[in-house]
Amino acid sequence: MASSSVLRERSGTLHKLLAGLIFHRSMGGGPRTFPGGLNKWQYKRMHEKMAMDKERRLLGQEKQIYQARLRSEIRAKRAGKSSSDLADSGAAMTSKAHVKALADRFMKEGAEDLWNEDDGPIRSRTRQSRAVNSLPPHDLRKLMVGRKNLIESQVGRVDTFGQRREYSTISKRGSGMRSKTRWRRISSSEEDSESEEGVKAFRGANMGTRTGLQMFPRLNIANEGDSEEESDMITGASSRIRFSNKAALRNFDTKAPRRLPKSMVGHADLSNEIQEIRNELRAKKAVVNVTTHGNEDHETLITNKRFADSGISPLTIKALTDARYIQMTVVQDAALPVCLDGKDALVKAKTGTGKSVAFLIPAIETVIKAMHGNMNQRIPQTHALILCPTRELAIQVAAEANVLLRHHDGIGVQTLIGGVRFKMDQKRLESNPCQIIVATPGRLLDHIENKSGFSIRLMGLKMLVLDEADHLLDLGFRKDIEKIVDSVPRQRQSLLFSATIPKEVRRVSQLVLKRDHIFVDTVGLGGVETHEKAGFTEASQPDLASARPQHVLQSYIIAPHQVHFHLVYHILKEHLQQESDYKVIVFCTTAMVTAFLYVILRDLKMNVREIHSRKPQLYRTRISDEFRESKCIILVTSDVSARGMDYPDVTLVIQVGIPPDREQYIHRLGRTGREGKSGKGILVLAPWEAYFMDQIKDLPIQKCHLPDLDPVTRQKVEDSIGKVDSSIKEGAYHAWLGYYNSIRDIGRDKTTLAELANQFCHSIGLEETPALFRKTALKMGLKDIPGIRIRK
Ligand SMILES: Nc1ncnc2c1ncn2[C@@H]1O[C@H](COP(=O)(O)OP(=O)(O)OP(=O)(O)O)[C@@H](O)[C@H]1O
Repeated sequence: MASSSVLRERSGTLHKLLAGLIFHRSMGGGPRTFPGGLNKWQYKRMHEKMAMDKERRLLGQEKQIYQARLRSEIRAKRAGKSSSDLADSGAAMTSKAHVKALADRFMKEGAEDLWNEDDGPIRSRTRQSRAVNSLPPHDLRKLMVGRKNLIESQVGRVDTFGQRREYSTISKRGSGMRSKTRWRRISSSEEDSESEEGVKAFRGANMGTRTGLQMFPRLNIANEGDSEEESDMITGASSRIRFSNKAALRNFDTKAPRRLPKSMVGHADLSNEIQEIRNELRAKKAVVNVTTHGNEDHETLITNKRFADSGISPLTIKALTDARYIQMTVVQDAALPVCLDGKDALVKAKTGTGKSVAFLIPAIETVIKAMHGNMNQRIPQTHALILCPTRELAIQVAAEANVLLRHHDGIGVQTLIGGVRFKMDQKRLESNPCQIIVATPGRLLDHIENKSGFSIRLMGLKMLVLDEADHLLDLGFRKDIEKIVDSVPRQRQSLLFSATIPKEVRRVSQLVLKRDHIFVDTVGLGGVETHEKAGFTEASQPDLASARPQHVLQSYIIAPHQVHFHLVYHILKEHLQQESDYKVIVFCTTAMVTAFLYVILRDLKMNVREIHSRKPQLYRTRISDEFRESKCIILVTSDVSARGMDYPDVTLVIQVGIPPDREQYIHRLGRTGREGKSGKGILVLAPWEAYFMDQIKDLPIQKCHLPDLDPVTRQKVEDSIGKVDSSIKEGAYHAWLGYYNSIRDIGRDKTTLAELANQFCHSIGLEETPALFRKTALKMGLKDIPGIRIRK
């Protein structure tokens, strides 16, 4: 009896396990571990590598056959046969057709930008336009022809290399973004630069690696000058003989006589040709996979395109009209056609230009479609999932979604964010079924891992959006994102949005996006990622906070730690005098430094609020709402408010200390100058932090002189510092040390860092350096460092 119940229990467990496994597979995630103890990503990468090896082998074989084909053609020509005779006489195809077939087979469109190590946001405009407008396209034949011509021009036999073709590319948006190609002749001299890159590419091409030929898009084979190229190709082939493997030539192999001395072959450098191919790739990338829209500024932020003409549902249009969104912003105009078309997209647009609406409209349209598809779902399904890096941002995005859903009865949106009781989330999910979830990654994962019914909800997911995508794909979040992606269906549309998309992020974006995704870039290669306008005339030095802003006026000031807080007070006082409706955000490096500055400014009788991670969520939400709605207010905050927060009419952003990176500087600054309005940004750095300016030197930021701090101001700030509780000061010191210790490119050894921390310590009014726990010091690598005290 007992044994049969045990058996039943065991078989029940087995069933559950199997069901779990089947369920997990149907969710698109597959098992969590794979043969050899690999995780999904390692397994995926292993397979990618195997596929690459296979492609490489195939390409090698094709090349050998191709060379054999060329040889047999040469033989046929010598024997007086034409290539058509050759084809008739049993050979499968001419060498020309073979090249075409090769190109078709190995040079498919779409994959190249994921593998191109040269992509990324920061490229000069001239370079891009040169790539698009003045460089010729290539085909595999030209590779051979060019090689042969180079050799021949050196031996003085044929003089055709000096002539090349140029093309111009016409981007046709809305029709699959294909390009048309036109040709004209130009001199080769334009194309002779950057041969080193070309050599690299050639290596890739010959080795068949991903950076080489196989990642090229389908190449254009023009008809013009075919006969000339054909004969070129034949001679060119002879110079390739040394690459061929005779064993693989089978019946085609006859020992071919050497046509050129070895020394001559050695000169046959293909780097120029390869460089041209690279440039063509870039040019194509700019029009095929990337839609670039020129720098928008104040005047051109709103386009002429109306939402009403974009084919979105009338109820959404009605809600948009209620919210006074009639015409699209640049990013909406650029991204909506792509997103509404169901394509995966990576979208880059400056801060405050309306990205949220650009992804919310497609999300809502997706939900409407999905709901039509299955009306009788027993378990409520979530069709759109939006991930945000911070809780405040998730709340804001959900609020914006509610605005757009105003007339859509039956479509709901919920937030799942940390700091709220888990049980509350569950209750809300049960009582208010929602098709759109806006979540922070940690809390969402909690639900996925700890609430079995939750994963079933996600089975109906059609769209995944990552707002502030570069931050979410950062190391800090990446593991969570990988797990979340594992838990949602593979058949989905994914959209990534951000104002900054560094090179590395572009590469890892394939964790989420399909390979053939579209990159919508409204900043443009080499464009400035912040809203422009240094705003000062060359002759005049900007006077802190007094210059009249034209859009976003950026300046920085170098001052010793000892006067940072005095300086902030001084800047605020000046700004308050100038702006009757001021609204200021002051960013500090850490939560505890934020708390410290808040106490000082409050003591100095300023209308100040604080938001940082040490505050309870309810408090944070209340302050965030208050700041959004108020005027004449100052918010002191850590990076929890740096990204995405849409506080209207912020007149000034002050950043005290170095931001974690260039991107964060841009996002923090982006809290002002939104919707094309004016604003100012001031970065306050200690002298040793000035190295950071190198990271943002391409932005329109100007150095500002250190203003005279009058003794009264100094004394007032000193007095306020004196009143701050020592526990806050100690916390600020620890946090400061932790923050700077974690910045990779700080370029300071630990002893120097400890010295700098001591300087900071004095600037906040601590006489003695607070001690660290031994364990903390060990973790931070600060044990036995002079200047670091360890708690006994
Ligand atoms: N078509 C439109 N017409 C008028 N106002 C708009 C339109 N689209 C968006 N806005 C407004 O523009 C402001 C900025 O929008 P949003 O917060 O989406 O910017 P963002 O690009 O996401 O900024 P960030 O990069 O900081 O996240 C919001 O106040 C929004 O209401």
